[in-house]
Amino acid sequence: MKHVNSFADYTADELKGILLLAEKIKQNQQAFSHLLDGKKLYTLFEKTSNRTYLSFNIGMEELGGKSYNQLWKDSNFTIGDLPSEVKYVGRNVDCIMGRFKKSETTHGFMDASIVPVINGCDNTFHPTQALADMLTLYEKTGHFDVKVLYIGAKNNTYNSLSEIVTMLGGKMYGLTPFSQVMGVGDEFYEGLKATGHYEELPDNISKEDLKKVVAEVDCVYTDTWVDMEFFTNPDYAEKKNKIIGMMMPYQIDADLMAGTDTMVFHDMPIHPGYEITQDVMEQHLETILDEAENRRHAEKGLLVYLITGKLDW
Ligand SMILES: NC(=O)NCCC[C@H](N)C(=O)O
Repeated sequence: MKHVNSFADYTADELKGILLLAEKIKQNQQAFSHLLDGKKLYTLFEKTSNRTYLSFNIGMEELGGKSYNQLWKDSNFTIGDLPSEVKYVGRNVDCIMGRFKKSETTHGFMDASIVPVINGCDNTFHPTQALADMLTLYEKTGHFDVKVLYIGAKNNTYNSLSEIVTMLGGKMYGLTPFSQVMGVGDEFYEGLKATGHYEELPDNISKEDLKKVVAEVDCVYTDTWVDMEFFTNPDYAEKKNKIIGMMMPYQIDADLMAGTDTMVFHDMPIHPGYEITQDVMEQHLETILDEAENRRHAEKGLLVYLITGKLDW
């Protein structure tokens, strides 16, 4: 039984296998519409969601399975012993997808669960977003060893994307002047650097040098500068304004992208006028929506693998 948190628990061949299976299911939806008949997925949210909620619930239905969704605030996880509650869930379903605020909760689920647990985005990793990003890059370039330049906050999305790009033999460039509080330390980034497939760009990189990297990569990627659990929190307002002030020079704008055919990716929700300008967002929206739709397709490949234990369907 496997959980899904850091891709370090997987091999590159396993990740490619999941993505190729996802692509096969996407191209032959009808042929796979009963593969998970009788199987059940529990989805649990401590944070807000659009894509994670829809993609997992509809994806499970499209495979013939059923899903049961609950909000953390309506659950009894807050008032009881976590391990025994998690074990109880496993008596009912074949897989759990949880979106929790802190990696400690994700680990609490993974340590106790008798069925696979998928991290649906905590403060450290966002593996299913990275699988969808890689599926989209594979569809658009025809290969897995892609080059990505991420400009934005160092966060959950960045960590998982960096893991998958480096593991599949591509090149990850990061320009991340601000770092969210996370459950990984310097050793995580040292490990990425040691692969030879990961490079952090200096905050004071010149526009000219940055544009050279933009022209070299397959895609420029950005994400919100402020994670969802803080976005509308009044106690965080002052910090949020500070982060915006610090990050504004790193906005993805038309000047940065000028003269290239480099794609722009965003995991959504988008905040035009902050991490990306309105015009660049509009110009690349179809690609971004392909990426968002691929959450469902990538997760279908993953669910089949986790629940059946097989990739060669
Ligand atoms: N598509 C998504 O699932 N988006 C997640 C947003 C990630 C962002 N770093 C956040 O934690 O709010």
